[in-house]
Order: sequence, then structure tokens, then C-alpha cells
Amino acid sequence: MAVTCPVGVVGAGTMGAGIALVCARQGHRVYLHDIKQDVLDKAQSYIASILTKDVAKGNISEQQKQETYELVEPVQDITMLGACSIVIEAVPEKLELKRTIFARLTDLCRSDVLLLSNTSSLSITEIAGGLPHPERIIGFHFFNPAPVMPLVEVIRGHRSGGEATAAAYRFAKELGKVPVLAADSPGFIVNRVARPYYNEALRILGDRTADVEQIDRIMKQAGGFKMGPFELQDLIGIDINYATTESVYTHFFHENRFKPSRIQQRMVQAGSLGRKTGEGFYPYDN
Ligand SMILES: NC(=O)c1ccc[n+]([C@@H]2O[C@H](COP(=O)([O-])OP(=O)(O)OC[C@H]3O[C@@H](n4cnc5c(N)ncnc54)[C@H](O)[C@@H]3O)[C@@H](O)[C@H]2O)c1
Repeated sequence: MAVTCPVGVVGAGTMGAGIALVCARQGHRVYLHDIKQDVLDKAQSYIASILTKDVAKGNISEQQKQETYELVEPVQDITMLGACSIVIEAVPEKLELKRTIFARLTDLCRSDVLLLSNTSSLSITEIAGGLPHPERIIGFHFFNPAPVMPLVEVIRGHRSGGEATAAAYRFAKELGKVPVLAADSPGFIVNRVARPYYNEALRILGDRTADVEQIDRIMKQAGGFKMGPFELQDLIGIDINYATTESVYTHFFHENRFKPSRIQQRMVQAGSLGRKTGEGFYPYDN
């Protein structure tokens, strides 16, 4: 297997682990960084489990599985990412946290390294604002689960460069994804379209018009959706989904149609975040 340019991934949670696997499958050496060792361990188990399924399906050999697995190196030390040609950030949806990470990356990495953010809704312009070389900071939004979902939104911020945007677009294609260019607008394309799917379902629940299981079942059986709005929130992470809605609401100057739900807010406060915590709208055996 040809090992191509090293890719750094910051944040090894739901998205970071999947993104690392997507890059390793294309032969990239990946430095997967998180501040928590248990998250890195979980990410490695997740990657191993997906590769084991690939072998069982006859898609790859046992040797290819081992080679791909070994391409992902979990690192707690962020300075290891200084050797990368491309870095993808996938830390929680908090503007100040992302700005801190990008400031650190601009210190660590050469000025020609592409710095990509997997943000669902935050402004790329705001993430890059005031940082050196903002031309190489681009939005690069995968969908969950990253190893399965083909779409990547490539978002050009106000100061993102044309060449860097084109390079990010090409990189998405090299990863076997279907990139789409989107302007730097709240929620970009998909998350803006998807907001009412969650928000309206939460309003129906709040009004006691139907319960969680009924709404999910109707949307799947009669609506043709693969997953109901509550199953999807549990998959995405209720904190992440809530943060995305809050961000879209704020950036659209509090338009009522995007107003976040108190039900979601309470669940986030209680730590019931969906699959990743073993409990959300449904219980899970983790
Ligand atoms: N969950 C989804 O369905 C989904 C889909 C597309 C995009 N996104 C976006 O991807 C990003 C990550 O979401 P997620 O669901 O993977 O979140 P997550 O909570 O599952 O994982 C985030 C990880 O970042 C780590 N982290 C926190 N601070 C850090 C720091 N300073 N340095 C390094 N690592 C740090 C955490 O330990 C955690 O493991 C968010 O911007 C989110 O909006 C999420």
C-alpha cells in the first residue's frame, strides 16, 4: 500500500475516528489526536471493528486490514501534527475551542498546510478571523458516519483562498467522497435544510401530538426516511445537534423558525447525549 502525505485529525470522537479511517483507507498515514486517551482507545476499537466487517464482506484481505489499521497512529501530543500536509479539525462545535485549535495549528504547521474544519454550522470566516494565513483555512464537512456517507461540503470562508479551496475539493474526491462547494452561510446547505426535521419533530413531541417512537416510525415507514428524527439525534449526539441549531439560530439573528428546543437543552444539561453516553431518546448498551 502506498503511504501518501500524512494527514492530521484533531478530535477522535464520533467524527474524528471515522474521518481517520476514511483517510487511512486511501493509504494516508494519519496522526489522530485527542486530549483523552480513552477516546483514542475507543477510536482504535471502532476502526478495527469496521475493518473486520470489511474483511468479513470480502472487500479487503486480512493483510490490508492490518496495514490500514496501522496507518492510524493515535497521539495525545498535538505537536506530532507538525509533520502533516493536511489537518482536519473535528473537536466539539464551540467557536472559541476551534479558534484555539486553529491558532495552535498555524503555529505548528508549515504555512502551505491545508487546515480544514469539520464544523457543522460555525462560520469559517469567524474561525479563521485574525489568524495568520487564513487563505488555507477551509470548511470540510463530512456526514455521519463518515466512512459511509459520500457527501463532503467544502466551504470557502471570506478569506479562504481559491487555490486552497480547489485543493480541498480535490482532496475530498481523492478520499472517494462527493464534494459540493457551499458558501459560508449558517448551516451551509444540508444542516440548514435539516433543521426543521429535528425542530418540528421536537415541537410535535413537546405538544404531545405523538411520542418519540411514533414520530420516528411514521417518518421511516410513510415518509421514506432511513432514520427518524430522534434516532438521528441519538446517532449525531444531542449536544452536537443542539449546538448546531443554536449556532444557526444565532447567525440568522434569532429567526423563530430555527429556535432551539427546550427538550434538547434539558437533555444536554442532563448529559443524555444519545448513543455515545448510552442514553438519549432511546437506551443503548455501550
Ligand atoms: N456528530 C455528527 O453527526 C457530526 C456530523 C458532521 C459534523 N460534525 C461536527 O464535527 C465536530 C466534532 O463532532 P463529534 O460528533 O465528533 O464530537 P465528539 O464530542 O464525539 O468528539 C469531539 C472530540 O474532540 C475532543 N476534544 C475536545 N477538546 C479537544 C482539544 N482541545 N484537543 C483535541 N481534542 C479535543 C474530545 O475529547 C472528543 O473526543 C463538530 O464540529 C460537529 O459539529 C458532527
